[in-house]
Amino acid sequence: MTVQNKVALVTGAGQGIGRGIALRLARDGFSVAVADLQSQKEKGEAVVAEIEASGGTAVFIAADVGQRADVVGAVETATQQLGGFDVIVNNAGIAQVRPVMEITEEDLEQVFRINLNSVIWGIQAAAAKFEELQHGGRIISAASIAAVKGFPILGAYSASKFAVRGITQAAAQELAPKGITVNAYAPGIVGTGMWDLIDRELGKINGKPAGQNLRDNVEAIALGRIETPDDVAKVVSFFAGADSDYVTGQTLIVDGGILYS
Ligand SMILES: NC(=O)C1=CN([C@@H]2O[C@H](COP(=O)(O)OP(=O)(O)OC[C@H]3O[C@@H](n4cnc5c(N)ncnc54)[C@H](O)[C@@H]3O)[C@@H](O)[C@H]2O)C=CC1
Ligand SMILES: CC(=O)C(C)=O
Repeated sequence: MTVQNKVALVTGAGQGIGRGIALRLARDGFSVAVADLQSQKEKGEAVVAEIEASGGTAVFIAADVGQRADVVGAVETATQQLGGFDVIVNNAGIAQVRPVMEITEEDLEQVFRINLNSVIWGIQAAAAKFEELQHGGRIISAASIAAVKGFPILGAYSASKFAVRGITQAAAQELAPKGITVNAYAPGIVGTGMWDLIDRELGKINGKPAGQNLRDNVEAIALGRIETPDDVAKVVSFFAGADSDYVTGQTLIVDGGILYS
């Protein structure tokens, strides 16, 4: 599929899954706003350079997705700099490795602000922009297999991802009359910085050596290999493109065969 004159904004696109999505949407023909924290500027600009080297168009936008004003500002900047606005991918997120009995108020505030509130700000900012531009659009957000089954030691993280599924279903129904679809992707075990952190932090709790927690999880994957950002990006490409015109409110599991819906 190749699109023309369309703009997509991807949050958390300086590395990992977000980077994979930004590169894939650029290959699909989108002009891409690569959004990430100011501290990730160098990595974000490297993604922009990679897209430009392949003949695409991209800009880096610094934004903390936990701040509503930053998300609204990022959508506005993307529209001004890239000449339109068609797709938002609310991808940025953080892991939190903590037994339920040890979760603090600060932990909960942080994981929900970055994993859930950010998605709501993204939905609001994108839908308002689509309405201003007088066309529909696509809203796509990061869930997880932890949005379908609660994972031990990832309790608050799982709860925040279950909430992403909930808001996706609600927003899909509210925004359908405006020609906006709202969907989510639920990756499994993806080899990114996030899983490096989870492996390390789980190891501190269960004493397993470095890499063992990751290997244990990989054994549960039917397709027998760890997931790549590109595996996830293919699903996001589907949600961003014309072939998913009649799909909304869904959370699509892309995990190589861990959970079965
Ligand atoms: N890695 C995995 O196995 C899985 C990841 N996911 C989800 O996929 C998404 C991407 O994860 P990964 O690429 O693996 O993580 P990652 O840790 O490699 O990358 C996350 C990116 O988000 C950015 N980010 C974090 N907080 C931010 C904030 N407040 N504002 C703006 N950007 C921020 C980081 O700077 C980073 O570039 C997350 O929502 C994650 O929960 C879901 C299922 C599995
Ligand atoms: C990071 C994440 O979502 C899982 C399930 O590993």
